[in-house]
Amino acid sequence: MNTAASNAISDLHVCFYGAGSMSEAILRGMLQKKLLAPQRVSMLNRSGGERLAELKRLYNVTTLLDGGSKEELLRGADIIFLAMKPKDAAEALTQLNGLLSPGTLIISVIAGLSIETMAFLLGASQPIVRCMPNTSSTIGLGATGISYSAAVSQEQREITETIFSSFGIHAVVEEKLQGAITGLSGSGPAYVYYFMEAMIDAASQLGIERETAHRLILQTVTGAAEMVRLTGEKPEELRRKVTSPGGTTQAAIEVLSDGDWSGTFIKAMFRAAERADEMGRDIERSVSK
Ligand SMILES: NC(=O)C1=CN([C@@H]2O[C@H](COP(=O)(O)OP(=O)(O)OC[C@H]3O[C@@H](n4cnc5c(N)ncnc54)[C@H](OP(=O)(O)O)[C@@H]3O)[C@@H](O)[C@H]2O)C=CC1
Ligand SMILES: O=C(O)[C@@H]1CCC=N1
Repeated sequence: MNTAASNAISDLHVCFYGAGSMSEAILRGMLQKKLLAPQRVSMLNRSGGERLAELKRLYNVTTLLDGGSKEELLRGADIIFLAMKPKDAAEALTQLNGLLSPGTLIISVIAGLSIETMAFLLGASQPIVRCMPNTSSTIGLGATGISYSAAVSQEQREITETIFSSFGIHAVVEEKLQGAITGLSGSGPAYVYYFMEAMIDAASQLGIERETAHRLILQTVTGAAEMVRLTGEKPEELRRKVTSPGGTTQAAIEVLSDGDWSGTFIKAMFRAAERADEMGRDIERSVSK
């Protein structure tokens, strides 16, 4: 933990512009690591109501329900997390016009949205961070790709990385790789769930109760990931150790290989990366109309 950055964060005001699952995951990490007091956090959404009441009850943060206006909450923030769906981003960013100080740090988690488009909508000199976290941030096991605009100061970089370290690991990458990061670790948890769903279906068809299959597969996936982490061995080495010549694993992997599982998987990740860039271009088009 970077102590100077942690101390600096505790004096800041942070506003979550968008109060959905990603904002909540980030907020929870920051509060659990005591990076700042809940009174220094505000959260706003579009529809107000029940969701904001829930966040207030769970985390004691300030919301629109406390009486302040959206503009006041945004204007008072040193850091604004942009965390709405890509389709809502252009309108939300436009509403920030005139509310920001030159040093207000914008941290976006919006898939596809480029720093250039954000700078265009906000005014070019704003310090902007483009990030791609994932939902495992909710339990402190997130993996985030981070890219900075030129206006982000060294202190703001340290603050950003301290925040993302509070709920997982991060890698600083060139912005052109953010689409690939989205296809890798942003969407990645869903690939693992999809794979687990298929294993549960197969186990059920083999006669194992779904509940039992669920327990065994969960432990298998957790155990396999922990083996990679704790032994430091490469996945291919660990796979080789499971695969006895002429045995069951080899038989199964031959079926996967005949179905070009690896090629299909590579295509899927390329498609996710391409889709992130397409989503960014859709936002750009909506801005230039
Ligand atoms: N889910 C994931 O796995 C990941 C998502 N992301 C990115 O995170 C972003 C948010 O995703 P997620 O948290 O899942 O989305 P959610 O749908 O859970 O939350 C979106 C939030 O944005 C609010 N919102 C929308 N428009 C406005 C507006 N104009 N002003 C204020 N608030 C607004 C919504 O309010 P209301 O409900 O009232 O409309 C809602 O609170 C997306 O851009 C996504 O690409 C990044 C990494 C992983
Ligand atoms: O599916 C999506 O578009 C978002 C980005 C990464 C994970 N969820």
